[in-house]
Parts: sequence; structure tokens; C-alpha cells
Amino acid sequence: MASSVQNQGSISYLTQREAAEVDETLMGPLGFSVDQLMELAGLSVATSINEVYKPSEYNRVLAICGPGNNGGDGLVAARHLYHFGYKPFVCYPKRTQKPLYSGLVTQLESLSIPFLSVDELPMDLSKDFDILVDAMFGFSFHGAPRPPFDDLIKKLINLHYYEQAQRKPPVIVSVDIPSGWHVEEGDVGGDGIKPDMLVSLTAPKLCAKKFSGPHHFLGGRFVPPAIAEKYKLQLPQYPGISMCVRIGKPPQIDISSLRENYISPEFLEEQVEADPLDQFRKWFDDAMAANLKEPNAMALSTTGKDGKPSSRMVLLKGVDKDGFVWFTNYESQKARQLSENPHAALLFYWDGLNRQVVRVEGSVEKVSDEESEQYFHSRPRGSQLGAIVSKQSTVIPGRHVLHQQYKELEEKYSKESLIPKPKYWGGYRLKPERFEFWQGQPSRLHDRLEYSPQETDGKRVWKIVRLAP
Ligand SMILES: NC(=O)C1=CN([C@@H]2O[C@H](COP(=O)(O)OP(=O)(O)OC[C@H]3O[C@@H](n4cnc5c(N)ncnc54)[C@H](OP(=O)(O)O)[C@@H]3O)[C@@H](O)[C@H]2O)[C@@H](O)CC1
Ligand SMILES: Cc1cc2nc3c(=O)[nH]c(=O)nc-3n(C[C@H](O)[C@H](O)[C@H](O)COP(=O)(O)O)c2cc1C
Ligand SMILES: Cc1ncc(COP(=O)(O)O)c(C=O)c1O
Ligand SMILES: [K+]
Repeated sequence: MASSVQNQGSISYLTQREAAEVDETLMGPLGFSVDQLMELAGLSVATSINEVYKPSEYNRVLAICGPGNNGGDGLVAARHLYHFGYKPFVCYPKRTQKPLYSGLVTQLESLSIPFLSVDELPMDLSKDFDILVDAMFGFSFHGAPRPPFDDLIKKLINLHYYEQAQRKPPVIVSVDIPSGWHVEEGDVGGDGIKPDMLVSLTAPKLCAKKFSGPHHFLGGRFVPPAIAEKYKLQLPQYPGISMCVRIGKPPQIDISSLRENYISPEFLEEQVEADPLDQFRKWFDDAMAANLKEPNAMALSTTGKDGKPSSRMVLLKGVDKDGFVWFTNYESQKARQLSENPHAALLFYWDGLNRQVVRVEGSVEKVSDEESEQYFHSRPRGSQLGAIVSKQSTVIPGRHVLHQQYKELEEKYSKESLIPKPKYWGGYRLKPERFEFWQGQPSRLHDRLEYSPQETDGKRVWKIVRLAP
């Protein structure tokens, strides 16, 4: 049996028989119930969809569900997609009279998710939906599709006839098997559906080798090692705590076509804080609340006396009325430039909130030695040693020199002993003279509010103006 499992690259592909056997093993000796597997499968499908097609742009989803477990996966996916912020519709023409399925239908009805009969579906699906989930047939499909699925499959095939220049056609996401394809041979006649995304479940079936669309995902973060061993399955690692993983090549796309249409709440003069520091803190809190990774990462741009700018990322380590603080090596390239020209600019970009705080511009000073000393000793010991080892921005012959010195220092400063801060390591503080807050909006008509200091009646206040996007 194991020998017949096919590999392409490092991933295994299952035959139809093997797929059914894996199913039986999971639900027999391994103690899974069909409900559980279906829930995990449907969740994997929904998370895969969300990886590629965001609900802000692809909102209306039609899940076309078949009579078997593949259809059940579609019903579960529709429920999760609803909770992820999509607007799902379901077409489920051949309902299975089993409590599992009627329960799934009840759950969807309780969310007021509309069920559409085949007759209620428009001829042209491209106007009313952004995503079509093909959950008609999975690995038990055989022969030619019978009504009403033959016509439904035709609707998916015919989509491109309705493609109009000004309209983005809906994408097709197939669950486990592109419906109508032979489970092992794929799209034999070449006239079957051409999904944009395939979400294989447990392990891809042989037909997936013929999938040439841009997005192939695997959902199956529930396969116990016993199954993987029995079928000699080579399966990819799932990242983090994700339910799905991209397999196959990442899409080869034209970089010039990569773009986001930003959709954000309005950002108005009336709402902003009078003090830009308060506004910065507010946005920083939002970035924290949104769970963004390293919201304190900022690009620092400097120029030396030659006037040629350089940028690099540093971590913000403190912000108050005196300015923005980061720590670094005082003999680095940035330090040399700052000694020649103390003016610098900071830039934060908070992807996920469509926000950047651009142009925190001002002059830079070193922080006090005590401040550097205090921060240095708050760092993990490894980073303290790293700072000693790295003659930042100088040319070195290879990684080995760093590791060699690190090891020596590790021995020198055993366990609890104090690691002295090198003289050449410390902080800088930028005192802002200008701020700009930017929030992305549709059609590139973004909000930009700029703060600059102004003298009014001998008092320094921040003047706020709106800039054209
Ligand atoms: N561990 C796993 O493996 C997991 C598996 N999972 C999922 O289960 C899927 C397999 O499910 P499944 O076995 O219920 O079969 P599926 O493909 O949905 O269809 C069977 C139905 O279609 C019908 N039918 C067949 N041919 C037809 C035709 N030509 N024209 C019309 N009808 C036709 C057939 O009717 P019959 O031929 O028996 O009369 C029967 O009613 C799998 O792909 C994956 O999505 C996940 O949920 C969890 C993990
Ligand atoms: C997210 C991120 C944060 C960083 N934070 C710092 C930092 O706080 N201090 C630092 O010296 N380098 C930091 N680095 C490394 C710098 O980007 C840079 O490579 C290094 O400081 C040398 O820059 P220079 O040669 O222009 O002086 C960070 C890099 C990244 C990607
Ligand atoms: C070289 C260097 N120094 C300092 C830092 C800031 O790190 P920490 O949070 O340990 O101070 C970083 C972060 O990436 C870094 O790469
Ligand atoms: K399918």
C-alpha cells in the first residue's frame, strides 16, 4: 500500500482507495467521529480562503454543497466564513437526511444565512458573488456528474464567458477535489472547472498534481502520526497555530499588479488629539490591541554630510514628551551619520490597520549614559553579549567569528555575573518637530493630517493641517 502513495517534491498524494482507507482508519481505530473531521475540514477551508481572499474585498460567498461529506465541509466552511466577516449564501440541492447534516443546516439558518435553490441562482454567478466554494464532490466521486450538479458545474465552467473588463470575476475555491474531475486523473477532457484555489484535506489526492491554479492549500492539522506512518505520508509543517498551509509554488504574479484598496474608518480633524504625542499613543494602543507584530518597529532615516540618505529598522524603546528613543551601536553607520547630521526621520507602518505614522522628524541626541546603562541590563543576557560581540556595520569574514566570540564571552560571564555595557552601545532620542498621521482610504483618497509647531501669542502650539493624498 505504502509504495503506491505518490510523491511530488516532498508531499504525498493519495489514490482514491487510500483516501477512503485513511477516512476509515481515522473514524475506526483512531477514534474520530465524522462530525469532528468535518468541523476541522470546514475550518481549514475557511482559514485557507481567509489567507488569500480578505472579506473586505471578497465578501459574498456562495457555497455549493453536494450530498456527501464534501458538501458537509462546505456547510461548515460557510458557518466559519460568516464569523470571519464574510456574507455567505448556500446552495444545497440534495440534502442528506442525517442528524449531522440537518444540524449544520439549522446552525446556518440560525445565522440567517440564505439558502438558494438551483432555480434561484442567477444564470451568471459573476454579478452576485465574489467567491464560489465548490463543495459538491470529494474523493468518492465517480463517473459523470448527475443532475443537478452537472448544470451547477457548467455554471462554474461558463463563468469566464461573462467576464467583463470592468468586473472582477468571482474566484472558485474547490474543497479537496475540483468537482467533476477524476479523483486520480484530474481534468481528463480538459473542459472541467479551473479553480483558483484548491484546499486539499488530510493529504492531497492524485488529481491535485494536475491543479495549475495559483493557490494550493492543505488543511489537515489533525492527522495523527499513526496515519502518517502507516501511509508513509510526507506532509508539510503547519506554520504557527494555523489550520492550513500553502503547498505548491507561491503564485507567480506580476509585481506591478500587487495592490490593496484600503478601507478604513474616517480619520478627521475633529477627532484627533491636539498633542501629536497623545495621538501617537492612541494609534500605538490600537496597534497593540490589533495584535500587530512588533508595532514598535520603525524605519529610521539618516543622512551623513554627503547628504545621501540611508534607512534601517530599529525598535522604539520609549516615547514621551522628550521624544522617541531607540538603542544601537554608537560606532555603526547610522551613528556616524547622526554625528555628521543630527536630523533624522522615523516611520511606522501598521499593516492591518492601514496606517502609517510618517515623518516623525526632528533632531537627535544621545540619551544619558545612565539611561543606556539601565536599558542595556534589562535586555536578555544573550542580546547583551550580542551587543558586545557585534562591531555593528563593519565587514566580518563570516558568522563563525560572531559565534566564537559569543561562546568565549558566555564562559567569561557565567550565570549571574554582570555583563558590562560596552561604551559603544547606547540610546538616541529624537525630539519631533513634525508629525504626519496617514490612514489609507479607498481609491487612494487617503487621510493625511500633519502637525507642525506654531507660535501663537508667544505660546507654542501644534498646528494641524490636512494634506492631499
Ligand atoms: N479524513 C478524510 O478523508 C476527510 C474527508 N472529508 C471530506 O469527505 C470527502 C469525501 O466524502 P464522501 O466519501 O462522503 O464523498 P463525496 O466525495 O463528498 O461525495 C459522495 C456523494 O456524491 C455522490 N456522487 C458520487 N458520484 C456522483 C456523480 N457522478 N454524480 C452525482 N453524485 C455523485 C455519492 O452518491 P452515490 O454515488 O453514492 O449515489 C455520494 O452521495 C472528502 O473529499 C473530504 O471533502 C473531511 O470532511 C474530513 C476528513
Ligand atoms: C525589526 C527590526 C528591528 C531592529 N531594531 C534594531 C535596534 O533597535 N537597534 C539596532 O541597532 N539595530 C536594529 N535592527 C538592525 C538594523 O536594522 C540595522 O541592520 C543595524 O542597526 C545596522 O544599521 P546601520 O549599519 O545603518 O547602522 C533592527 C532590525 C529589524 C528588522
Ligand atoms: C542589532 C540590534 N540591536 C538592538 C535591537 C533591539 O533589540 P532589544 O529589544 O533587544 O533592545 C535589535 C532588534 O532587532 C537589533 O537587531
Ligand atoms: K469539491
